[in-house]
Amino acid sequence: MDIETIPGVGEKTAAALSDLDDPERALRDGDVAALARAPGISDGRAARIARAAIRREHGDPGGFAATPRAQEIYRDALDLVADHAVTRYAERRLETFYPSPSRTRVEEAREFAARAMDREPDDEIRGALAGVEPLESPPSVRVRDRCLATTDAETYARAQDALPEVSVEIVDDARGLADLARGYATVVALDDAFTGVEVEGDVRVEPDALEDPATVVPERTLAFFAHNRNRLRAAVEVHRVADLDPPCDLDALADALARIDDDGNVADDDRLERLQTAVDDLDAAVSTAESVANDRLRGAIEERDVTIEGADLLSLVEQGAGVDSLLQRELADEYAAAVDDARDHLVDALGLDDYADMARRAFPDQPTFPVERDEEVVSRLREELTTARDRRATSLKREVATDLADARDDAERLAEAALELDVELAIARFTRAYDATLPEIGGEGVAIEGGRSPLLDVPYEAVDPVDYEVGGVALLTGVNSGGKTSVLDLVALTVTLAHMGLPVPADSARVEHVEELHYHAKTQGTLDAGAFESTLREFGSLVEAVRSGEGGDVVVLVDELESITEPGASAKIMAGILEAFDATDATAVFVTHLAREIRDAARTELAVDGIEAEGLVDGQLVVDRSPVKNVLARSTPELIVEKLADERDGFYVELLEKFD
Ligand SMILES: Nc1ncnc2c1ncn2[C@@H]1O[C@H](COP(=O)(O)OP(=O)(O)OP(=O)(O)O)[C@@H](O)[C@H]1O
Repeated sequence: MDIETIPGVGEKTAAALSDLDDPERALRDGDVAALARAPGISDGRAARIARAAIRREHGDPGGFAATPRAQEIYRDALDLVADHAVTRYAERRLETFYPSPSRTRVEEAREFAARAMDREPDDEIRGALAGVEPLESPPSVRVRDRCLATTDAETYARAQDALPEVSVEIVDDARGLADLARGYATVVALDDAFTGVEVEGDVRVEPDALEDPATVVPERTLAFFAHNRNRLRAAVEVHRVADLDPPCDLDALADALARIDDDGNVADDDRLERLQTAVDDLDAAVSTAESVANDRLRGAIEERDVTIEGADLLSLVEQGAGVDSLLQRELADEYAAAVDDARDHLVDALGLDDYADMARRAFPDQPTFPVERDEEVVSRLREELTTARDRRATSLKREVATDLADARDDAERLAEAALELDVELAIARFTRAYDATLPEIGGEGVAIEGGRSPLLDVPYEAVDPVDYEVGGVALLTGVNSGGKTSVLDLVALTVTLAHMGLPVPADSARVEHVEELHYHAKTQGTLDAGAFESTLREFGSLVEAVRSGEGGDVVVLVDELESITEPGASAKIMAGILEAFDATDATAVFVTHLAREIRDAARTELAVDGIEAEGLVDGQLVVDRSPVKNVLARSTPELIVEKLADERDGFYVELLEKFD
């Protein structure tokens, strides 16, 4: 897919998208989360780009929601579904569902929705989904205990490219290699020429190392899994509880994940733990061993009477020897025992049999008081323990990384499948929350049975189901607050959801495939001359487009257009617009309180539907919310006059006659 050919994607955005691992896939799958990872691309922009890619694929010119109110209804529809998503990914992904004039797009979305509606949402899956997020690339790692070595400048450059995590060094010969081996736990020589060369330390000759970076730097593989550990564990859990068909062995992946910690270290190895503790505690253990020996020696000295012959004393004084050498001579056995104590303590504290000999050498045979470590031996011991720890860590990392090396793609697919499940479950939950059904697409106009608008300002349980069918042009009349606007909202929501390929909140529905929805909300009060003119122009253009067939089939919903100007003029204007629509295939519903006047002004017979008030009970209207065909419903004033006329003869009866 040529990214730049997507409408709205310019050179800059295309460059940002090409930074992604696989922008084509992200665009093809509508993966909004992946697109939003491109530099400078916000979530909202990512959703627009994904929609644009879908539109291009279906040759969809866009523009379905043709008015601000129609766009509001689309946002509302989207929110109704997205409210049921658990993950942010699903919320964003749902934004790729939009009302489309393209039949193939609607069909594609309907297939997805039909599958989704069959899903059984349950709380356990919901809980597991809470931890799933799209996988991320980890921050780059730096490995300091290993280096690569070569004599060749070209290999040097290739190595730097292939393995930026480690240092690459140029060496002249085996001596250079030996120097490096003193500074690094492991040296990987890249030149064949070094094969068979004997060098002290962990020096490996691996001319193919650059082809298989994971063996040299298992940290690269592990960093990915460590960084995404919790997301992957959640994705594994989702697969288990939802019984999804996994792309890999879940137990093996879970086991491998359990072996690494958040930093990508292998966490479950006893030997590594001991080596680590030994390195960490070495200084403290040596100090304690010294104290043990000195306490013992001090006690022994305190308890002893030292007798010295005069000749000996003289000779010692003549040699300039201090009292300590006298003690050494006299307390040789106690010294030996104290040093033994120190050695035993250190060996015990380190808990590593293979380092016992060296640990013992940390306290020299030569008696001194106080007993002191041999600093040189201790620092060699520290070095050896550190190297052994690093080697052990690396070999374990290599082991786990080998298990995980080929699992990255599967891991990505695992997370994606869990996230996609959330998209489907959001649709499934929306379906259940509103008893929604997938509408039939086709026929003329719109037919809704048992429609309940979730956009109403009453709790959903209190919404009265509405039946309404309209094909062609109709006026919708009724008492104040009877539910006329709510019927328009319900029709608009049904048409919008149907063209998003999603289920609608109704027992059943049929929606004609149309290219545009024009929904004009009621204006607040009379418009000034300028605004009136521009509204008229808007309707003029719409009428002309519908007449010429340019805009394709449309649904037009208009709420009390009469409020734009004085009643006499608006009745004539509405009559003219409706006459024009009547001669086309457009479906149009105009809510009005001027149905009589419009009918009188129109040259064609206009259908009138009415929301009837069944009467007034305690000053409250009792209303059947479903519009009735061919009924010009009585208005609220008419109802009140009728009530007064019922109560007494005379003026009110005369007044009532005016309504006939
Ligand atoms: N189907 C329904 N179920 C329950 N309540 C409803 C339903 N339809 C409308 N209502 C209630 O009636 C109120 C008025 O509805 P709506 O605004 O649609 O009436 P209207 O006929 O357009 O009024 P007006 O003529 O004053 O513009 C709504 O705010 C809602 O509380």
